[in-house]
Amino acid sequence: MLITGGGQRIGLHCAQRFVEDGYHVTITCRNFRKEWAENPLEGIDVIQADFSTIEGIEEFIDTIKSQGKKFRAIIHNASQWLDDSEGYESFQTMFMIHMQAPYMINNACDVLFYDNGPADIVHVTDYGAQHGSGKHVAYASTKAGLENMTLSYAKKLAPRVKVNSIAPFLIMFNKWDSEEYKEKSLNKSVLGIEPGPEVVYQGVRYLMDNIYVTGECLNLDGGRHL
Ligand SMILES: NC(=O)C1=CN([C@@H]2O[C@H](COP(=O)(O)OP(=O)(O)OC[C@H]3O[C@@H](n4cnc5c(N)ncnc54)[C@H](OP(=O)(O)O)[C@@H]3O)[C@@H](O)[C@H]2O)C=CC1
Ligand SMILES: Nc1nc2c(c(=O)[nH]1)N=C([C@H](O)[C@@H](O)CO)CN2
Repeated sequence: MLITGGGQRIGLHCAQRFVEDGYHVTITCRNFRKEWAENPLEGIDVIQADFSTIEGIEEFIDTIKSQGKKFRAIIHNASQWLDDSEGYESFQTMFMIHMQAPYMINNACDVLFYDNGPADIVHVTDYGAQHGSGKHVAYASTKAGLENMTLSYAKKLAPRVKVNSIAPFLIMFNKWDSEEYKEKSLNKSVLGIEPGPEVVYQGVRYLMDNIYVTGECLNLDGGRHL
């Protein structure tokens, strides 16, 4: 398994769950965590990679090729959730991470998957890709671009590789979220819960294990759309 941005939160949870289920996992992160020196991530290789530049993406692709790594699936999880007050450069940054990196990695995928057997790409997008966002215009539009690439790569890589999206609404808060913000977010969906990262792992497993699903978007939104 390859999981980009797997050094924390949803990506790390999925990486550790895949290890529990018998997979070997490679994750990317920009910086190794200090705690990994004393408590290495069991069953998980870590590759340092920064997708904010083309050179950084190329360097990552060269690294995985040079290591001769082959994968069962590639999960494009890396992301920054920058709001529109963070300046115009943030659009470029999120374009690089949400679109340029998956584009370049997917275009190299012919040598990244096992030679035989099933192969999957999962793009982790966002509820906002289909619904927009008043405060995260750049974030939502770059996630929409990623979601559109699901359709293109599902056509381009079939039948060898299945390509799907997972579009979460609220999965897990950040430690800096206020109680007021949390309550407001919880009230936006009819189920009204913070489900936690396991629901994303369940979604990825469904998409990987189902041989007849490609070009689809699995919405994980607690009924936010209702
Ligand atoms: N949390 C939620 O409720 C929701 C999450 N999502 C989506 O789910 C996915 C996971 O969410 P979450 O775990 O909260 O994400 P986080 O924001 O916690 O982490 C995203 C990861 O992306 C990596 N990343 C950020 N910038 C770069 C970069 N320039 N180059 C390479 N990697 C980078 C970070 O790696 P590093 O270790 O280098 O910092 C980090 O580990 C994301 O795609 C997110 O958009 C969608 C809706 C809701
Ligand atoms: N890269 C990230 N993307 C998103 C995050 C996050 O923490 N990192 N969080 C959200 C919110 O949970 C939102 O869905 C509800 O408040 C969206 N994307």
